[in-house]
Amino acid sequence: MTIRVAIAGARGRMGSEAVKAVTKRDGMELVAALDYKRVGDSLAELEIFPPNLNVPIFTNLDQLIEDTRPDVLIDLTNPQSVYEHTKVALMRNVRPVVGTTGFTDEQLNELKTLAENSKVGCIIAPNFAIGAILMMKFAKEAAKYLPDVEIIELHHDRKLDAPSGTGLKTAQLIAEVRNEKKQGHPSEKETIDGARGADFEGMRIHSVRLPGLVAHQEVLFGGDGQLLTIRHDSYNRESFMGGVLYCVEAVMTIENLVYGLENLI
Ligand SMILES: NC(=O)C1=CN([C@@H]2O[C@H](COP(=O)(O)OP(=O)(O)OC[C@H]3O[C@@H](n4cnc5c(N)ncnc54)[C@H](O)[C@@H]3O)[C@@H](O)[C@H]2O)C=CC1
Ligand SMILES: O=C(O)C1=N[C@H](C(=O)O)C[C@H](O)C1
Repeated sequence: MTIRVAIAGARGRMGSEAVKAVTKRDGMELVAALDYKRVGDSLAELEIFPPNLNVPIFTNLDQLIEDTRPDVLIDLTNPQSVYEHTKVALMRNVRPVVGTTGFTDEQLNELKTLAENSKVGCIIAPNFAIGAILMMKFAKEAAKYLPDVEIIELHHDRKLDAPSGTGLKTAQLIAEVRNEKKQGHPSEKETIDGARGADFEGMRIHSVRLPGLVAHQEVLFGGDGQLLTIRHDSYNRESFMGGVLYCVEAVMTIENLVYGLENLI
């Protein structure tokens, strides 16, 4: 069976990479793109895509679903749009594979309920890179023994959300095994607001934004006389594509919402 795929955010940094990955993959057909129109109606009219790629671009998700009937919607847009896209897809029986970050806990819970009630598979993956998933798993394991931890996530300066979805997910996974603990000196005071980073159950998350970076993270664990550093680097956006394609296939086999690829591999 060929999986009919639509990509929201197809003109973006991740979306355009996903267009290439899906169109090259046997067993998948790219049937539509969702983004803002600027040049023409089909991806082929944009220089970045192959000239034979006759895939229509829509600006409205309902219309896209009506006209092209995708099985899966890959969302790589932004924190303002992703919740609505995922909700519309689930309500119309289209399986979302979501890489966009920046969901609130309430939004995640609502989507979980919607997916379960409608029995439509949905995967929300804050990071698709296998190395990043392993970094998160290893960090969770390490936190059982070394509960003093600080997360430093480093990204390109076009990123809209902070902390990153990966930084937040890492903190959530660590919190599953670590008793809440305020880090640093009990009487420490910030002389400049934010100096100690964001506070997640006493754990600190620091967000670095610089041109030249792609996506990087270090998880630092301190113990008596020792430091354990777990680091992952994505040097390009191809690093995420194996995970995107894996999720497109996996989402066809589930009937609920899975948050985080570590729950599938
Ligand atoms: N899960 C993962 O492994 C990864 C996730 N991301 C996430 O993916 C998202 C996209 O990242 P980038 O590609 O760097 O951003 P980008 O800004 O390059 O691309 C976003 C695209 O979405 C389009 N868009 C935004 N709102 C839209 C709407 N309502 N309807 C249609 N199109 C819309 C924009 O026009 C743009 O083309 C971010 O949330 C980022 O954090 C990025 C890399 C890896
Ligand atoms: O915006 C990005 O670029 C990335 N976003 C995701 C996140 O917020 O963790 C995944 C990856 O880090 C790249």
